[in-house]
Amino acid sequence: MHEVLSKAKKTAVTPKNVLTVEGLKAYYINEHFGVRREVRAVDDISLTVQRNEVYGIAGESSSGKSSLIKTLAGAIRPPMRVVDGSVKFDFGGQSIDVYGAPEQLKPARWRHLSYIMQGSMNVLNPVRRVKHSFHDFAYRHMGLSGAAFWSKVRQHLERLGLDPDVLEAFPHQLSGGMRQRITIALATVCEPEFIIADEPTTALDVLVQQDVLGLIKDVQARMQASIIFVTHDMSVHAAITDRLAIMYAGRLAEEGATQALFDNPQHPYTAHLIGSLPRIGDVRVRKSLPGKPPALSDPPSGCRFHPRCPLAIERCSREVPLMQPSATGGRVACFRAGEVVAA
Ligand SMILES: Nc1ncnc2c1ncn2[C@@H]1O[C@H](COP(=O)(O)OP(=O)(O)OP(=O)(O)O)[C@@H](O)[C@H]1O
Repeated sequence: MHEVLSKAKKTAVTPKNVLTVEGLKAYYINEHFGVRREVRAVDDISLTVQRNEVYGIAGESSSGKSSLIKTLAGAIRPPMRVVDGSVKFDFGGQSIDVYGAPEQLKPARWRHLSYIMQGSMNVLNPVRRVKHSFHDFAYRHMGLSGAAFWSKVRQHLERLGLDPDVLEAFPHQLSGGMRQRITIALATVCEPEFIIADEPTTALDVLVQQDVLGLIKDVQARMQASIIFVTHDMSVHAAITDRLAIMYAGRLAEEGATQALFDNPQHPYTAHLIGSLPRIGDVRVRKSLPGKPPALSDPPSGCRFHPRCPLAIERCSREVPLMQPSATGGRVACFRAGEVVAA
């Protein structure tokens, strides 16, 4: 009875937002011969991620996706610096203020928070068997004796459809898809509440990609974990995410439920990203956007998208549009939201 009550209590106090990001600014700051150069890769971003939610981040290359999630994971190194804002996790009562109290983060890594980096297949040491990677990364976080630890690892691999014999293999003996599956097994063996994944499937061919996406979704559903999933590939977002944020030049352009965003984009850049997806039977020639993404060391005034935007008006070059509630229940940073026509 007590157990039931304490479980109910625990559920009742579990906060909805596992991650709360407020006004986050993280810049690459270099100084050469007294000249300071700032690349504003993450510029005033606020967002929340809830428990049991897959939150996607999309945007073209160099829009700041990797910089943002490195900052969220507390994995930044000079010349990158957080210059303002906060990143806070709340794991059912255990709070972590990533930049206010950085010492709180280390014990939470792997146990509560795991980060699958771009090219993370490389975390597997090429000259050591896979089992050594599991030992190095997970053993001390799981608090289990040797035999119990290996039994848990083998069970976990089996649940993910992997033969536990892969533990004896060297990474070079395995295919790219297999190495990526093992990396996911490694990142999830401690059953973290929060997983941050940066382009985990981009290097894989389409069939293997689908398989690995299915695996990530299964693991997430089984553990009721939250995931931030970064990729420039909108079709992957359509397949896997619950909510989606669109990044442009270091800022959020739009955020909303993935389906609503695909059905009714509120920002012209979102409409462009969705419109450029190939569709079976549609033979129209896709229009590309004029111009190039801006240099983040010297971004355009006002809305950073305005030099490329088909709907830009004079105001857009003067004033920075802030994220406001959108007509479809999300948020959008555009003075002309609502006038966007989906392609
Ligand atoms: N070490 C660094 N020093 C200075 N600028 C950097 C550094 N690393 C990245 N940048 C710049 O920060 C900006 C954002 O890069 P980031 O890698 O976060 O983008 P991205 O959206 O993840 O791109 P991709 O999809 O190609 O990985 C880019 O303009 C990039 O040139």
